[in-house]
Amino acid sequence: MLPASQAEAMILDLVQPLDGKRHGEVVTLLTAIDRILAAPVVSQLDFPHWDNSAMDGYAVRYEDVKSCHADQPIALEIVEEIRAGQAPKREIKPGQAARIFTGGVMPSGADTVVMQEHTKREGDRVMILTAPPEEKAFVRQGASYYQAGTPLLLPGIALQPPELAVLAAAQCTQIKVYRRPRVAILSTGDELITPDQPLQLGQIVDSNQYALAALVAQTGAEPLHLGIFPDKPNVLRRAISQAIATADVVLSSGGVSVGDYDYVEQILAELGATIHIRAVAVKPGKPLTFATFPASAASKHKPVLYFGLPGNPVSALVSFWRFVQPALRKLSGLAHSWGPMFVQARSQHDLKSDGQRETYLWGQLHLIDGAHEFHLADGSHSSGNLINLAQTNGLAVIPIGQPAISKGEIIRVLQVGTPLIPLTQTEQY
Ligand SMILES: Nc1nc2c(c(=O)[nH]1)N[C@H]1C(S)=C(S)[C@@H](COP(=O)(O)OP(=O)(O)OC[C@H]3O[C@@H](n4cnc5c(N)ncnc54)[C@H](O)[C@@H]3O)O[C@H]1N2
Ligand code: MOO
Ligand SMILES: [Mg+2]
Repeated sequence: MLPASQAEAMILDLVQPLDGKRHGEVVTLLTAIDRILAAPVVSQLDFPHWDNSAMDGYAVRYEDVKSCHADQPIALEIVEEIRAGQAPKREIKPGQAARIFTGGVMPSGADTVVMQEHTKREGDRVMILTAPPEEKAFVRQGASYYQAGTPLLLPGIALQPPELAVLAAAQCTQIKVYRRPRVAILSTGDELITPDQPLQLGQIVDSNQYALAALVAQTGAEPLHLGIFPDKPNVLRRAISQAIATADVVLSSGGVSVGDYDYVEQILAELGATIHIRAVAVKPGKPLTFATFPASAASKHKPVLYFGLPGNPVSALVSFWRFVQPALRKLSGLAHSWGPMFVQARSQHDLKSDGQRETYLWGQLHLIDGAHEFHLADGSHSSGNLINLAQTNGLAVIPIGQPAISKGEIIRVLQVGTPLIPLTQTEQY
């Protein structure tokens, strides 16, 4: 059994990210959220595009106002009004000023803006009432935020609202992103039924299909629902062989332990896969099969990754969070932050394990007054109990050889699911 960190490193090492040139697609600004940028973005525009005013006030020549004083206001002749969106028409000469509004283009000749509150208007004249402004005050200088032709956004970043604002401002309306990795999901087991079928004694609903498909979509990949396959080697071989021909990654659940009807590993070997991992020293999630199929014309010249996840519902989810999600992030073209994301938290409960495998106990992670707290889920921590997995957003890690952790100790917690909402101590109760 491989230690978890070694398994993670081995998997990430074998993941070849999608290629921006061959595996890109173009999306629009309205559909680009969360997509991964596949090519650098360079703008031919400066930011700001031109010198403009940061205030409602008067555009003046610094030379004219540098000696003004509260007791000795300076009067300037107003020769023009410049609203945002209007091009100035006049040059400001000595003794002159332009009325200007926030965002208005600075007229030539003027280099400084005096805010309206420091002035008094008298007909066509403006009196500057205060101490002199600083030279170039309240002027947003053209190209001071960004110079045309230099890199604006680098490939490999996930497009979030700030990046979409940048792209819109740069008039990039067609955006090259990596296509979503295609992830085939298949459930194995004679006992499995779909949620709408009547339950007979011994049967179990295929919950993994739904959890895994949602996790895949949440990671930005495209889930391909292949459905349920019985523990029949011929049927399963055909299903796996079709899955590897259509997907970048295949996730199966079940059939990876030592039972007489656990066929996945044998089929992978028959189909020519290289099996890299058979078991990992984690609980839940020990029987994890990780294999790769060599690149072929059918796989668009990319190796196909195969994760044979354990069938137990909690084991399947934990294996996904711990090993599959980082691999999908790397594959998707993301340049960094593949995870997994561990935080330090104070345990609110005594925690126990058998000390043999790195153990993940599920529960809730709260961020209270800036510090993380871990609350263990009530009830059984059997890998077959998915009921108390609801509302999980953290997995407490109990290291190998440290079977007991006391309430109040600081532990490592794998953060999963949606980001934490900070609470204050009073809000918590
Ligand atoms: N003698 C041993 N037995 C087992 C070992 C072992 O080391 N020696 N390992 C145990 C561990 S740990 C796990 S985890 C499971 C993994 O089993 P498999 O991956 O082979 O999965 P199955 O046997 O097919 O099913 C296990 C369990 O999960 C339920 N299941 C399967 N698929 C689904 C699904 N899609 N949705 C919901 N539930 C599912 C299935 O009905 C079984 O109850 O092996 C232990 N055994
Ligand atoms: O590893 Mo199994 O995943 O303990 O239930
Ligand atoms: Mg089994």
